[in-house]
Amino acid sequence: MTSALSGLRERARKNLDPVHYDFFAGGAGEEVALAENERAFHALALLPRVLRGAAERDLRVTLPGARASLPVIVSPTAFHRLAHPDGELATARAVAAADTVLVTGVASTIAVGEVTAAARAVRDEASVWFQLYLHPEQDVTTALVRRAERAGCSALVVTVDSPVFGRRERDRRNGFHDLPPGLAAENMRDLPGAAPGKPLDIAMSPALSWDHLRRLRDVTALPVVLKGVLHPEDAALAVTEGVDALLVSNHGGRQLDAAPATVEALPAVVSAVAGRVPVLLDGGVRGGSDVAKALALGATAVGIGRPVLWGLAAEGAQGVRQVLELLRAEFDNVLALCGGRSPADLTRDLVVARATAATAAWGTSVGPQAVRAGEGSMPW
Ligand SMILES: Cc1cc2nc3c(=O)[nH]c(=O)nc-3n(C[C@H](O)[C@H](O)[C@H](O)COP(=O)(O)O)c2cc1C
Ligand SMILES: O=C(O)C(=O)c1ccccc1
Repeated sequence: MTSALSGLRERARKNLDPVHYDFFAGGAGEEVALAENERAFHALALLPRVLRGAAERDLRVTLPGARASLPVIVSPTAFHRLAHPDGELATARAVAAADTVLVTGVASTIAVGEVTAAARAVRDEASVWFQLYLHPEQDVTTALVRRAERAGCSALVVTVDSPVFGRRERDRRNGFHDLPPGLAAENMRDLPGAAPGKPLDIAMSPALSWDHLRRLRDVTALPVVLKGVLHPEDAALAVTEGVDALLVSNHGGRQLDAAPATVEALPAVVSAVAGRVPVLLDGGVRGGSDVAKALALGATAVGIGRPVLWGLAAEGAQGVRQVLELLRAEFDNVLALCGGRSPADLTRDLVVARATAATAAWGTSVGPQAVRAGEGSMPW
C-alpha cells in the first residue's frame, strides 16, 4: 500500500470508534484470506513491454449497464454512516465525480433512491448498481429489486458467498452486533413481513440455490452480476444460467477464511468463462499495479472495498475522491510503464510469478522460468 493510502487509513483509524474501525478492517477467522488478498498481488510481477508507441492512454471500460472512466469500481460495503455523517451520500457524490460505478446495497444507511439522486446531482449519467442477497422469500427479493429499479440502478449485484455470516473475531470480541441508535439498513424498511418502522433483518440463507437466482431473473430485466464466485465450475454454471457478469470475490476475507486470494482464483474463472461475460475481481486491490495485474489476468475491472471506507472516514466525499484519483493516476502510470495504451493491452503474458526465496537461491533458472510461466499454465 502506498503511503498516500496508508495515510488515509491512519486518519480513518483516528476518526473512527475503534469498534467500528475493527468492523471495517477485520476479516473472518484468523484473517488469513484478508492478508492473502494483498500478499498474492505482491507475489506477482509485471513484465513490461517497450517501444510500443503508445502515446496516449484511454482508461475507459464498458460494463453491464455502465461505462466507467477507469477500470476501478466501488464494491458494496455496509454502513457508511459509521464512517462519516454523510455516509453513502458522500460516497455517491465522489464516485459520480470520478465517473465510475458505485455498488450500493441492502446494507446502506441511506435509502437507495437518495443515493442515486446524490450521484445524479453530480453527473446526469452516473451509474449506480444495487447489491442484494437473495432472500428465501421471493416477495422480499422482488420488493428490493423494484426499489432498485425505481431508484434508477442499472444492474443488480447478487452476493452469493454468504449462505451464512462469516465468524468475525474482532466483532465478537468487541461485542459489535447492532448499529447505534439512529442508524439502520434503510433499504430493508417497508418490505413484506417487516413491522412498521422497523427494517427487516438482512437475510442470509444456506438453502438458496440456482432456482432462487432464476426466480430473480424472472422478475427483472436488469443485468445481473454474480458476486462471490471462486470455483471455476460455478463460473461456468453461472454463465449457463445467463448471468451478465461475474465478480470474483472472497468478500474481502470476511466469509470463508480458508478461501484463496482472489487474484489466485481469477485465472481459472477467466478460463472457465472463456470470454462469454465480463469477469470482475475485488479483494486486496490497493494500488495501480494491482489493477493492472488483475486486468492482465483477464478481469475487465476491479472493485475496491476498504480503501473507500478509509477515504470516507478520513475526510468524507473528498477522501473517497482522493482514493479514486490516486488509483487512476497510479494505474495510468503502470499502464504507460508496461507500454500499453488501453486496458485491453494488458495481456496474460505480462504477468509472472515473482521468484520465491527458494528458486532465487537456486540461481539461474529464475529468469527463463519466470518468462515461460506467462505462456502456459498458471505460474503459482
Ligand atoms: C466493512 C465491509 C462491509 C461489507 N459489506 C458488504 C455487503 O454488504 N455486501 C457485499 O456483497 N459485500 C460486502 N463487503 C465486501 C466488499 O464488497 C468487497 O468484496 C471487499 O471489501 C473487497 O475487498 P477489499 O476491502 O480488500 O477491497 C464488505 C466489506 C467490508 C470491508
Ligand atoms: O460486513 C459484511 O461483510 C457484510 O457483508 C454485511 C452484510 C450485511 C450487514 C452487515 C454487513
